[in-house]
Amino acid sequence: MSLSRLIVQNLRNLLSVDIEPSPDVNLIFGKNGSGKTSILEAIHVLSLGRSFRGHKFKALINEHHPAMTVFGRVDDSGGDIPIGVSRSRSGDATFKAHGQAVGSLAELAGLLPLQVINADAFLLLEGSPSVRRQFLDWLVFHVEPGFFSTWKAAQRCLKQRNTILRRDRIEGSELQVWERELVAVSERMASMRLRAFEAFSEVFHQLIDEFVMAEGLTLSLYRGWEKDKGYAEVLSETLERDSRLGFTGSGVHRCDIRIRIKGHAAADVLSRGQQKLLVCAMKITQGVVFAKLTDRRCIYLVDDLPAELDEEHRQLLVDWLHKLETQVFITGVEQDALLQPWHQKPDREIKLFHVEQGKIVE
Ligand SMILES: Nc1ncnc2c1ncn2[C@@H]1O[C@H](COP(=O)(O)OP(=O)(O)OP(=O)(O)O)[C@@H](O)[C@H]1O
Repeated sequence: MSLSRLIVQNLRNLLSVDIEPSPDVNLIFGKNGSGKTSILEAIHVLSLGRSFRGHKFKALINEHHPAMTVFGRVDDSGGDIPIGVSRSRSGDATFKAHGQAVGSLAELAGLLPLQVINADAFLLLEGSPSVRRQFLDWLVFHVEPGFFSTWKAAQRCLKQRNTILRRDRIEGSELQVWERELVAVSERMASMRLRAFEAFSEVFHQLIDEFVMAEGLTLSLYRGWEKDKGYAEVLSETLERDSRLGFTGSGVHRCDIRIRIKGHAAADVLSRGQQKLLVCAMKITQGVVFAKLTDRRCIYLVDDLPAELDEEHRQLLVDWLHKLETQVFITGVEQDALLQPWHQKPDREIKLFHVEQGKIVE
């Protein structure tokens, strides 16, 4: 799967961009502030309706224009799929695929699966559990067809339970109805997450054997409640505390991946560079597992590759990306530094794009 055409209008400083990316490797270089990251953001908008730099889409719209548009063509085994997103300052949004409005953003995400590697990547280790939960759910969403609807059902049940908990008098029968449904969807969601996590762990441990620093590294999945208890039991045990606090303290909304090295949180032990490398390994693993389980490839957006990685590890990351045989978009300031790790890979079609003040030239 690859993006064969990208047209961007009025996104940040990109007023009018029209490129035909390589299905393999796309290297984007230019000075600071020229618009390199904005190109990656445009691809992200096409997949998820928003940027990876925060949720405020208005900041994405060029300051002199009322709306922005991104259009792309995706080459997949199912054929050539046109997709488009436009958003206006007044809040109007249009998401289209195959020439028709899409029912939900999940549909777009399914058409254009993406992984982003950028300066925020280390948040996967240092950030809150929600960052790791989203990371895992990306894989679960793409490999477990019923996950999205189960996730939505769990959100709805949790919201209902919390509303009941906040009432002065709790109606037992109403609570029971919602709890029964909550338990069913939560157990289903936890099994889906566990299956994806196990597939992830297996590949991850093979991949990180290439690092010295991985000695003693363990990954474990916390599903959101105690290991040896059913969720129904946990809900009944915590009812009093939950009703005092007015929300459900345990459940799938508390799921986390615990990443530890010899018993310590990885973020407390590893250097910044090592953290970035570990996160790169996790992101590459996602692509490997995704390919293995779906027979499709996801696209990689790598913003400013050289930052914080030494030459040897930059090469390692490029080798992994190369082995994945996936489409990649990589930005950097220096053309030579971007090209250098790809010199040994003559079998890949490399396209080089120069960005200057929002204009892009192949
Ligand atoms: N809404 C907007 N309207 C117009 N221009 C904007 C808007 N938002 C950001 N910009 C400008 O667009 C440019 C986009 O920068 P971008 O982050 O894509 O650059 P970059 O080439 O990735 O830079 P760096 O190498 O510093 O990361 C910047 O010059 C920024 O000031």
